[in-house]
Amino acid sequence: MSFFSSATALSDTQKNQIEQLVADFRDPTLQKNLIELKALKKIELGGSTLRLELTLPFAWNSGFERLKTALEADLRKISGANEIRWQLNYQIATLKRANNHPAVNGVKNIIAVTSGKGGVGKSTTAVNLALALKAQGARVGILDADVYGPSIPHMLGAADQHPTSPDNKHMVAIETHGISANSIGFLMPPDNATIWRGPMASSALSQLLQETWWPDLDYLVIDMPPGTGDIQLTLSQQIPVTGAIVVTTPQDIALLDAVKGIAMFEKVSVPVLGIVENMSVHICANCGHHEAIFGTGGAQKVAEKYNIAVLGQIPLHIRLREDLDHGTPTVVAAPKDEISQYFLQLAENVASQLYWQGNVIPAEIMFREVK
Ligand SMILES: Nc1ncnc2c1ncn2[C@@H]1O[C@H](COP(=O)(O)OP(=O)(O)OP(=O)(O)O)[C@@H](O)[C@H]1O
Repeated sequence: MSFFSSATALSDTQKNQIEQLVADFRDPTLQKNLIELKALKKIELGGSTLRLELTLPFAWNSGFERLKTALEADLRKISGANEIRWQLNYQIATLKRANNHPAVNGVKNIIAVTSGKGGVGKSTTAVNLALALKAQGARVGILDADVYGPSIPHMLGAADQHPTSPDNKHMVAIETHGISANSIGFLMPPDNATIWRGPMASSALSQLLQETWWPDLDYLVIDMPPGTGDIQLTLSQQIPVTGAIVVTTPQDIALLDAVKGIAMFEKVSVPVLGIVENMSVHICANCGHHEAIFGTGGAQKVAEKYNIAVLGQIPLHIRLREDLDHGTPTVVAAPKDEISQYFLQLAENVASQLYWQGNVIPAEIMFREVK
């Protein structure tokens, strides 16, 4: 029996065939098929146009493109339509937060981007991930919690901006490249932040998170301070995180620090979504040659040992640094570039893993149409 409510010119057999076709679509982001996920909401034939409408609980624009490509020819054959019109809506799920913390106003899910040590490309990953999640169809914010080196304002080309405070209590997030951002770096000169010590830094960060007027966000990416010391531990306990990501490089020493990071999150009951291996291969800007200058397979081994996923592998490429220095991250500056594809893939893995690993909080579901 079909669950479609509206009358169409399709026969039951055609509808069942289409439903089966959609059910048979396989994708790495789908742990249940689209019918089991109740994603297919409408199917209608009007004249020679077949309309299909889907609603997904996580950001899925790339998967949607793969679906269209895979099914179009068969859909035409089954329905006899000349044209297929697709619509994707999002009803992005709010997932259970670590330690049952209350939500931050307006924010559905918080993704903490962390690293066991400094300089592995955590901020680079956080900024490009946030922009890639937006490109995947979500409403996204980024909070720069790296008090010791707040680099996000510069990376987003917004270093001269300052949040306003209409009520003298809250700050309005800065809007840049289509995402909302806040950072200690917007509030004080960069040198001042480095003198902050543990308790002062963590209370300032909690304040920054809670007292920012975030617009409605599906995902807030937090660029955490590097390391596994007291401040990181306190923050991980205080922040209502949905899931943490550990950024590492393939080198042994960075991997050892990544293991410490994973252990820290386990200790404070914050779910680790997986590892991102940055600088996994060097791509030569002149000839495009790929070279694994820091070795291979390390992140995979750590991931297997701790039973977590490798969410993405980001190449070392001069363009990534140059675009950040110019304030237009590569995902925005060159969305079709090979480098951006790595981040888009990372974003779809993060969004889907977050959903499949989490527990939906039903009361917080809100409906929104995006296409
Ligand atoms: N994959 C990459 N390709 C090219 N440059 C990179 C890559 N990853 C990081 N970088 C560059 O390396 C430098 C350090 O990166 P980033 O600031 O992201 O590190 P971090 O881990 O956040 O550092 P910290 O934790 O100490 O703040 C930056 O100049 C950045 O542009």
